[in-house]
Amino acid sequence: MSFMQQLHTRWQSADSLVCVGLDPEPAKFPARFFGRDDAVFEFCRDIVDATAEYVCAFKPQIAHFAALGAEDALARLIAHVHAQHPGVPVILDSKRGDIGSTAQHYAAEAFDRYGADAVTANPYLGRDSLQPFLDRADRGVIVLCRTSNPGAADLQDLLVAGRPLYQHVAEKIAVEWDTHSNCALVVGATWPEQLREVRAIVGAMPLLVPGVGAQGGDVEAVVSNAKSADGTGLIISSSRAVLYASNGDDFADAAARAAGTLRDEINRYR
Ligand SMILES: O=C(O)c1cc(=O)[nH]c(=O)n1[C@@H]1O[C@H](COP(=O)(O)O)[C@@H](O)[C@H]1O
Repeated sequence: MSFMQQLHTRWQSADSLVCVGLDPEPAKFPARFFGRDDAVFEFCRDIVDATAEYVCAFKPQIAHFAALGAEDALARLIAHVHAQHPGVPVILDSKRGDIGSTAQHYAAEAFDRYGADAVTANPYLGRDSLQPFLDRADRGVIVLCRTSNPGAADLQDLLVAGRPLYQHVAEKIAVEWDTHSNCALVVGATWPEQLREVRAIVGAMPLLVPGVGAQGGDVEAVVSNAKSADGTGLIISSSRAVLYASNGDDFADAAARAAGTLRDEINRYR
């Protein structure tokens, strides 16, 4: 099943728009993981198993693994999700983008090496830089549009032909680049007005929305401004607020409660 089919099926079957981001930081792990060779995999696996029933997707962030030399843990974690929680798509957050000949290798990294169902990508180098991702019709390509961070406005809001650049990105992807209907866009939860504007441009296209939880995005504003006509259309992602809800022995239960509470809050406004 393609990423888009999996996502739509999972939105319905789990009745959830929540994505749990997997951003391991060993210093924040519960004491029981200290000194364990496989701590990164074991911690993330326990979080995945505890929260899977509440999510429409998982999103491991590649730098959090690569900086630790834990690429092998990332590969095993994605395989674990596929084996133990079939139907839950994995979005590899790697924000890639390079000239086409190099981008081919980034696409192979995400989809063949790691087996991700979707990947985040940076559109700044233009269409040919994303073509190797776009060509994989069964995988998702989630393109940065209006990011959640404070500096998002520096470039993404620059006016081009009278409209902010991020709106051009939204329109380009929706109208020209999404020939296989496998694209989605990243818009931060910290920008509810921009979410509304992007939704108006892209119709039912899924939006990956990081920035609730630790970054303070407002769930009600996100959902009411950016849900699609059928009350779905969103992959609302939270990492630290779920992963590190407790650093005691109850960390997995606390993560499950945080994910379940976020799901319920989102569903109140759909
Ligand atoms: O592509 C992303 O996932 C992303 C885009 C964006 O605009 N803002 C953003 O925070 N992210 C990622 O989403 C995660 C947010 O983590 P928390 O703030 O802990 O929920 C991090 O892994 C970021 O790299």
